[in-house]
Amino acid sequence: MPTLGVNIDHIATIRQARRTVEPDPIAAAVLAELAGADGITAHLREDRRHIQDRDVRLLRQTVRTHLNLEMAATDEMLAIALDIKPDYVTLVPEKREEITTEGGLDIVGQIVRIGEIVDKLQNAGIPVSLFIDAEPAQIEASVKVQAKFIELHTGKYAEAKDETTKQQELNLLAQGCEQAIKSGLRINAGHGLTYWNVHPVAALPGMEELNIGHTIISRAALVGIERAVREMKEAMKGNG
Ligand SMILES: CC(=O)[C@@H](O)[C@H](O)COP(=O)(O)O
Ligand SMILES: NCC(=O)COP(=O)(O)O
Repeated sequence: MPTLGVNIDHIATIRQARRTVEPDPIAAAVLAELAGADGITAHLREDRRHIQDRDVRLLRQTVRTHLNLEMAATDEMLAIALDIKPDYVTLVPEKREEITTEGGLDIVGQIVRIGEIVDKLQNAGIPVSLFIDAEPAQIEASVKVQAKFIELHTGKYAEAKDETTKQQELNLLAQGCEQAIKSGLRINAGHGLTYWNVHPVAALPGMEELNIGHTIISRAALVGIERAVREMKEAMKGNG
């Protein structure tokens, strides 16, 4: 069974709605860990729409499980990651106008640039995960740049409008896992996973960690983050 990385971005979304100090993502991370989160994920976006630099610095000092910093492949974010030294970095695509991440990072089309960033981070002792679609060429390129992990983008699976499409997307994820395992890549997954669709992804071969945020924070708004995290751990086991 994979571990659970709780993405606390949208605790910060609520705070930033008033540009105030609450709710504090740091407090949310502590409570999530006490409830069984195996890791904390935070996405420091170039536009700082939710997580702030202050949050990432304090998370580094307070997270007791492991800290996954999601970031774009930019010089600014590279400098921040090298300074803060998260337990691992996940390189994700970013567009200012997007509501949320819209797809996987294109490794194939920028393999030199991504390779440079992966080298700098991993030479500093920070393992890198690449947030990619489960496409053979992207997986192959992830091997070429010597990333330690890939994180399979589960958005198309999560947004499937019918069971046939959902199963097709799950099959593509499973094929991606098989290719990654043969290539020596470690495997995470995330984006759009919910209490109702998470178990089949958790059951994929070689799956190490699921990074889940929006659905957990949405439930936390109603029942509290400790219960929301505990219930996600159960949902991952199929006890939804
Ligand atoms: C890469 C991914 O799917 C998420 O981890 C990312 O954080 C989504 O961006 P928002 O958190 O801004 O929705
Ligand atoms: N990388 C996926 C993540 O951290 C959380 O994505 P979501 O569950 O908020 O869609």
